[in-house]
Amino acid sequence: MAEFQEISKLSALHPKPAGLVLQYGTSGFRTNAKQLDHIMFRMGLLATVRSKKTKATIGVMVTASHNPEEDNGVKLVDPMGEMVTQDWEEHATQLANADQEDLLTALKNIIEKEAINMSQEANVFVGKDTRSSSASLSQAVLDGVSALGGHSKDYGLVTTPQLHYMVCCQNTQGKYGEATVEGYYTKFCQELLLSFSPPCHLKKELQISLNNDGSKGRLNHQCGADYVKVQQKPPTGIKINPGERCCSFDGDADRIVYYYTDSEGTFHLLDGDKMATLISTFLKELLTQAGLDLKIAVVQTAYANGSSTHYLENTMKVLVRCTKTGVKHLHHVAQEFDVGVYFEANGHGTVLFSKAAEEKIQQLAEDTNVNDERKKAALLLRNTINVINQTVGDAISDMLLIEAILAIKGMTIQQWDTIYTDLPNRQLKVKVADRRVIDTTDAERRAVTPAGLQEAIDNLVKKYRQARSFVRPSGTEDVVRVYAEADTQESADALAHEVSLAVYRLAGGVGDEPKPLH
Ligand SMILES: CC(=O)N[C@H]1[C@@H](OP(=O)(O)O)O[C@H](CO)[C@@H](O)[C@@H]1O
Ligand SMILES: [Mg+2]
Repeated sequence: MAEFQEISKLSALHPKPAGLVLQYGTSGFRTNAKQLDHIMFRMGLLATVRSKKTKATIGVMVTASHNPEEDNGVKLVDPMGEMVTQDWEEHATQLANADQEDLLTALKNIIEKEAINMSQEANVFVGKDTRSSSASLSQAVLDGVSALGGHSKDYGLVTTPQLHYMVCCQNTQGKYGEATVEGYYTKFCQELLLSFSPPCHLKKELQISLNNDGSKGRLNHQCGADYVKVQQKPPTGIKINPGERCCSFDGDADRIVYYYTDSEGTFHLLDGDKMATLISTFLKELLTQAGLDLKIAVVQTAYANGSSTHYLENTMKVLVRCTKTGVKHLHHVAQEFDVGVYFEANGHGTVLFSKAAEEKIQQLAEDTNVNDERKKAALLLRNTINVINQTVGDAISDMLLIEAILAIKGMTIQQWDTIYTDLPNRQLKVKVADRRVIDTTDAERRAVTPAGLQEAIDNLVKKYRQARSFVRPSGTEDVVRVYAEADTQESADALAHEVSLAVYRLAGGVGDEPKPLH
């Protein structure tokens, strides 16, 4: 076939470095940008085939999110704006790792296995982040698409959630919104203040001062949501007045954390768990006021602070579910409920409403026979549906929803912060020769291999009060992540260090032994 000849010719321009093996990880492929050209070309091919299979537009986002500036990466977006399905992640890994001369065979295998009709038209939307490597890498994706005769639209610089939104709009014939950057801002920003105004008389203005807009400096370097969350301190070089509400996004704006410093200069972080709590409490109250019997749940990962889970389950009486790390897992579980609020502790999350829930809320909002209280609650629920990006966690739309909730409740960031107190915690990374030696179970809360590791962790945890710790191989970096929490920061730090040592000794640590934090 003509397109296969074209692939042979073009793929030679995007050669695979010998011996390089990469896996479609927690959120696509990620590594140093210099090693990714062939991956991008191949993901252009795969997205085109996926588009033929689904008879819909597929998205390809070029970004390495919170990773250092010199890294890059790519993730695929499925027709409804969700992450690509797991079986296609496997196809992606196979295609990415095929030797140059086996590329066509690997592609044909996928085409055969998925019974793809190659005469079907294909459409691929491509977006990229501000990394300097992103321009040529997204061009490699476009080359892959055109090698298979697919149509592409290059959105250029967009956030990851914007690309998810575009794909969803395109495949729902504009019902979700208009598939343009302007359409996105109209849906999530302009209409937010307008739509919350009638029932709540919100001020139609939100003043924001923007720092690190990408025009200078290195992306994520000593700033960004991940830095603020993991280091538990504000971005370097930003002046913050006491009590001022601040937030940080990550490199592709699908994560957000809030923070402030108090009059003593102490830093306070309001992470994904605090956002999940604020949003789910708000929605639960509205559902009660509206008299709607809809099942609401919060989905978290093992990284959720123990205090948040305790507060949600015991004080708020909200159902809490724990899943593996990675938004795709949380999204999936959230879909099981009428209202599924999901957030990773690092600030990645959104709210999903089932079709049935949306219809019931809509009906009540339009019902002329209900009392004012129920009506107002139904309107607020409907407005929340309108302003939240249900395709994926979205820093911009999450921020606007949080701002609306704080304004509606007349709440300051300090008041929000005191809903519950985080248990002191610490996250560390350990370098090992092969992180795959660690296998986990129970939503990554227990290590099955290597032998003796979980027992060692259990024994260490017993030494501290209110303590919890777990380890898992990262899906985005070549490290093992260690998490610990306990009643004091000293204990959390000591526990995290001791567990790091156990990982280093039992899971093949490389380099120097982890040093104590103090
Ligand atoms: C502890 C942590 O924050 N892990 C992050 C990180 O995954 P790892 O598999 O832990 O590297 O990147 C993912 C993609 O952005 C994000 O979904 C996840 O929450
Ligand atoms: Mg991100």
